[in-house]
Amino acid sequence: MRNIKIIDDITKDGQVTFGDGYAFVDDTAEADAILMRSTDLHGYDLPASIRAIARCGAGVNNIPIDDYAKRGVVVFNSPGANANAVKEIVLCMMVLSSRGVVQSMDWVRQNADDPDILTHAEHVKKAFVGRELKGKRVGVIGLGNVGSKVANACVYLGMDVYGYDPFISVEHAWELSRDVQRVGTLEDLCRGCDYLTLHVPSKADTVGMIGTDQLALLAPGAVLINFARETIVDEDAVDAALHEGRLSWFATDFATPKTVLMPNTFITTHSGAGTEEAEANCADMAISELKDYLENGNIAHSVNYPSCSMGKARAASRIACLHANVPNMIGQITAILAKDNANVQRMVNESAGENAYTMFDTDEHLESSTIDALKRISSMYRVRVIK
Ligand SMILES: NC(=O)C1=CN([C@@H]2O[C@H](COP(=O)(O)OP(=O)(O)OC[C@H]3O[C@@H](n4cnc5c(N)ncnc54)[C@H](O)[C@@H]3O)[C@@H](O)[C@H]2O)C=CC1
Ligand SMILES: O=C(O)C(=O)COP(=O)(O)O
Repeated sequence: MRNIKIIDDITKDGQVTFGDGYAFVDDTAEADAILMRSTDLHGYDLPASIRAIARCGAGVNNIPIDDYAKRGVVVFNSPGANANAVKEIVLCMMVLSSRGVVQSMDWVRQNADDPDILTHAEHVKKAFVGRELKGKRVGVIGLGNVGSKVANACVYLGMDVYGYDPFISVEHAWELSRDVQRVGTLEDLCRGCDYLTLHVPSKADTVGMIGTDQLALLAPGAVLINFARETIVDEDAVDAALHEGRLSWFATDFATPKTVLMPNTFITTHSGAGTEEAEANCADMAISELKDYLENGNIAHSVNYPSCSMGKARAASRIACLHANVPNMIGQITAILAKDNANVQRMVNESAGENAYTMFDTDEHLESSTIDALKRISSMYRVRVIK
């Protein structure tokens, strides 16, 4: 039996199914793996029993992934599984900030007891006249799963679309409409934008990337949309731009002590991924990643270890070694196996940044002294006997 600790509400109805051979536990120290969403694990006392964590969602700034890698804990996310949900709410924010929808609905509610409301509505409606998205310039920062979908949707809406992503993947470049114009600098992207929408992860080079200088380049009365992370924008700069009218609206998914006090804001409760479909997609992807890792040692969509697959564990034994990406690890591993006279059927070694993963099948079970010797290799973080 493998034990799973669930942190956060994974789905609205609480349904999470791993199938036979799995149990849910309350005590993390009894768990083999964690399934989670946005809880901040920095400072969390992670028990040694945990071998893997799957984040249902994209952003992993709430998880100390480098530290966990060095403890032999593989962290997964579910790339793209909630991207459509975010795309749709971003488009919604573009419309809300352009058409006086909310203000007009507020007026109707406030005048609900007016028997002549139909006539009076005709008189006030000019106060809610807005502008169309068609023909307006939009800048999209980050052209990954969410950003590429937002950019393409904006093309279909007839907008003049510009994108900035120095690290765009080949896959997302292929997905991008040819009408999305790619620019090489953040400044060129911001210049003259009527709408600016952010879709980058929170990391060292993106924290505070939208500040006074970038906002000054936008078209007068531009709209800023932040459904990425609160850290990406300099909140004081946004506040000043709203007060001075340089920004007409700020739509954000992050209710911080500062954003809630700003004028002309649409603020949601970190609800970008809040659809039944996105929750189900993320849970399905995260659960299958965890199961394949726990049962077979295979890694897909990890954010701190390389992808690696040897299919189902069918040989007598399968061993996985999580270690630093340094020279002579394979040499040391095979030397220890040779001492045990173990016959390796198949072996795979993959690396990603500072971390590497070596997995092999053998014809017979290894002696426990052999496993202990593998664990004693310097720079070895964890050795798993999967079978
Ligand atoms: N509000 C919400 O509920 C949600 C928020 N998010 C946030 O949006 C972010 C993006 O999500 P996805 O598109 O799914 O991630 P992704 O990983 O598919 O795309 C991120 C893109 O940002 C690009 N990028 C990285 N550093 C950059 C930089 N300095 N300048 C420009 N581009 C840069 C990457 O090359 C990549 O193409 C997540 O990391 C998360 O923080 C994602 C999903 C839901
Ligand atoms: O996927 C992401 O990065 C998100 O921000 C979604 O967060 P959530 O899973 O809704 O808490």
